[in-house]
Amino acid sequence: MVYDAFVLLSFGGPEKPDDVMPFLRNVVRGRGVPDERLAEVAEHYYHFGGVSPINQQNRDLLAAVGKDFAANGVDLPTYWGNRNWHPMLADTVARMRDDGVTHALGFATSAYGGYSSCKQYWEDIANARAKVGPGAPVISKLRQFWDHPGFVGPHKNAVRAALATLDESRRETTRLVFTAHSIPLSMAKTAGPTGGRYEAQLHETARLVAGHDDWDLVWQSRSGPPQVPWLEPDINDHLEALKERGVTDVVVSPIGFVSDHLEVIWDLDNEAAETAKRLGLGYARAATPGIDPQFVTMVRELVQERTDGAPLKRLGTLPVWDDCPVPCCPPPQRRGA
Ligand SMILES: CC1=C(CCC(=O)O)c2cc3nc(cc4[nH]c(cc5[nH]c(cc1n2)c(C)c5CCC(=O)O)c(CCC(=O)O)c4C)C(CCC(=O)O)=C3C
Ligand SMILES: [Fe+2]
Repeated sequence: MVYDAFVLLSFGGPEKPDDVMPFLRNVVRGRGVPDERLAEVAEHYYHFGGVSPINQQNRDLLAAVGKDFAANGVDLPTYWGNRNWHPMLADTVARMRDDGVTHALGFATSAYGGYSSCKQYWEDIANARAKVGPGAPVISKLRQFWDHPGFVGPHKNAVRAALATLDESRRETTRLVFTAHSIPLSMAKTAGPTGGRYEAQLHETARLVAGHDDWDLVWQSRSGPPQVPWLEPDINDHLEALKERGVTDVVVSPIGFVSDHLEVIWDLDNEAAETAKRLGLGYARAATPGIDPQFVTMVRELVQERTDGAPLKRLGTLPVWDDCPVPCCPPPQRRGA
């Protein structure tokens, strides 16, 4: 297979206050979510001036990846397109077609399997290509990377650095807590070709990052109506439970994420940090990979697996695959459908 471009696939986020509501309507399109619920979420964005950090983080990542490609003889032009906000993937695919691209490799900013984190990026690609029509380049999505050393390594270093900020005399009662985006139980059950893969991969990543088995994996950022069950416990409830068990300090490592976007700076640095403060728990939030050189190198290595048949770099043992087997990871039930 000959590839002639690289495209970064991401979620997208607003970059000014007027973007916020249209962005949120894009996120939940077709799902019958009332504007009042979106207005609540919008407040989190307004708290940061209506600017999500995610787009700038993707610009920084794309620049670092382009530099790394050039330094290592990977001769592919780089592009970037989002699911929910500009630059929208369909516009990017049109530009790629105009530039003569025929077959690109796509890197999605999510390490795990499941509908929201993987399958929906395949749908984004299909929708964008359908919108562009004849001549739209083929895009092959690069594999999930939950156990790649370039993803595990930065998280591991970040946990060590966060731990070092807490009182050493309380190590015995300091707890390591990993977090990831909660998803509906129905989505968790059907994640990956045989189901349950989102949680299984997160457990594997947590074990690899910690280097031992003495930690908790909990969930953050749940949304949706309260009668629909999502993965639990929520990080805030878990902090309460830890306090009751005699824990004095927590390191919170957001292994569910690749950069410090809004779910991290609001739900962890604001909400969970507040909860910890109220409970009198010492609290240190570990960094996400962002543009850590190991993570940037990983992106190139995933490309080289495809272009040069380079060996897969992996630390875990769960099965991995390139293209999603069909059918897997069905979309959630539409409300009112
Ligand atoms: C697994 C997962 C990831 C990680 C994988 C990945 O990174 O792809 C992720 C990332 C993100 N989620 C984000 C934002 C939002 N997610 C929402 C809603 C939802 N997320 C879900 C799951 C995930 N989400 C689900 C099952 C829903 C409900 C159904 C739906 O509506 O799809 C809503 C709707 C409002 C609400 O009800 O809360 C918003 C605004 C941002 C951008 C942050 C920024 O701006 O910096 C990012 C990176
Ligand atoms: Fe989300």
